[in-house]
Amino acid sequence: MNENTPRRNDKGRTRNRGGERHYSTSAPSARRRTADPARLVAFEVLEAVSNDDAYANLVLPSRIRAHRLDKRSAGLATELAYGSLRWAGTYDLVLAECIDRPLAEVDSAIVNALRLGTHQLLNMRVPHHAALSETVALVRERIGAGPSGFVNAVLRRVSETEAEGWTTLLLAKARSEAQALGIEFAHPEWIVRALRQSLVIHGSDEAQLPELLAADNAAPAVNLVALPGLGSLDEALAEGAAPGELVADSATTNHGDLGRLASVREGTVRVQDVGSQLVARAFAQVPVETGAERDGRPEAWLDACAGPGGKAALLGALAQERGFALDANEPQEHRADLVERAFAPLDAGVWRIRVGDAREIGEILPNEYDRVLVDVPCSGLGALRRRPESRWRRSPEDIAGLGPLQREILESALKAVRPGGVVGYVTCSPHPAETVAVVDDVLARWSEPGTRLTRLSARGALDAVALTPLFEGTADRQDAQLWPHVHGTDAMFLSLIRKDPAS
Ligand SMILES: C[S@@+](CC[C@H](N)C(=O)[O-])C[C@H]1O[C@@H](n2cnc3c(N)ncnc32)[C@H](O)[C@@H]1O
Repeated sequence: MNENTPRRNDKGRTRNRGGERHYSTSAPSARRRTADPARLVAFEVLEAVSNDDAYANLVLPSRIRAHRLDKRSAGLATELAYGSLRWAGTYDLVLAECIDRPLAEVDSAIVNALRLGTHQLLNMRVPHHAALSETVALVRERIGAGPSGFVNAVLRRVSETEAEGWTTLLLAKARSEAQALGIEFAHPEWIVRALRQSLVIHGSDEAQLPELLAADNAAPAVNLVALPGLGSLDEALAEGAAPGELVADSATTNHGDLGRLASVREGTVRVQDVGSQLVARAFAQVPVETGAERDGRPEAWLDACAGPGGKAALLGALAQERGFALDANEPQEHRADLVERAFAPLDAGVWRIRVGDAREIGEILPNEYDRVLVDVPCSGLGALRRRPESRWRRSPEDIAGLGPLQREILESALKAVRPGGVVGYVTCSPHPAETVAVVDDVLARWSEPGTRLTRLSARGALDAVALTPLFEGTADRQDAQLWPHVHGTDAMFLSLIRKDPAS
């Protein structure tokens, strides 16, 4: 293991084991004058995230290409950028202890450089003198000679205390257990509270919370799906992917360059979280009572929030296998284009794309579909593993702001489904305000004449398509919450609701 290779502990943190405690003794002229390209890339990613609201996972690859980093430097840049973004909230508390004015008054580029330096000092196996001199060189080159002295002084103060010492010091100041867990595992307090509430609501022991928070800090494996009837995993398996253990036609890979696989290029094998695969298959397979089978009529399916097309591609393939048809709705043109691209391997007659608002479909096409999937716009708190910056960017107001839209989309879907048909309500968020609260509210105020709503066992439906049981002992509960620390998936939520004729 080289000095820059991070090791992780049980909190998902990388650790500085045996990091050197001395500072550079080299003469100023021998110290690094130009910034290290890997650190420059990480700094540019942090800047794009703070200044342009960019997503780190989208910016990072283009920055790595622009600076022509080799594999090793690209790995270092990734760890530096993702780690600094993920731990930003905790690092800011450390920095606040080392600066005699509020951090909010410090230029944001300087704060980003300080976060990068702090990550190297407290969470990576970078020798302290290297962490300091590299960060100072970066600041001198990108921000200016003046701030480099300030950064040097602050990072020296950070380096005077070990990571464990900082944790102890910050925890002593925590006002609540949730805040303490947030400091220890790099989550905002409000998210810690929401996750705890969700565990409890879904019948899990809240003692799992540290494990869940740690799972959010670990990089997820890349999951593949071979579109049923269209794709084969043979090529991926030959390239070292391992067969998926949770769901059919899936594989897990650590292979960086998936574009090398012809099956991925042609779209018959796709990258998709196992949680998404499971909910799409459970939705497609749960029995409906619309009489389609009895009447020999092909089922009509709708994916009402389809962009960018991950679940729609899998649903389209499943529909094609059974001679059914899938409509995909998406209001944003460019995302609708991505859905169309995802449908490329399918027969043309199987799918149609509608560019529009799902809230209108219930009125325009009442009782039209046998199955409607609503994978509603949500906070994405279930995918924190993939988006290191999002936990600090999101706020409770976002959740409140999404609530009316989520309710209206679900209501519209329930109008668009035929009596006997099923609506799948899905979020990539475990926040109870986006999951059970939405379904509870919509069911409570349902008033379509001649119909009533029945919540089905989504857990049972998921277990029916899973290769190993997911909800042993609790499969009779209605709504299903998948968890990264239990299932190794994103924290997807699924509720299945059938619209029955009122008898
Ligand atoms: C969580 S994403 C769906 C992900 C998708 N199902 C997949 O698996 O790739 C939510 C989608 O809903 C779309 N959306 C936003 N407002 C909408 C609305 N009023 N009606 C329908 N879709 C909407 C967003 O543009 C976004 O593409």
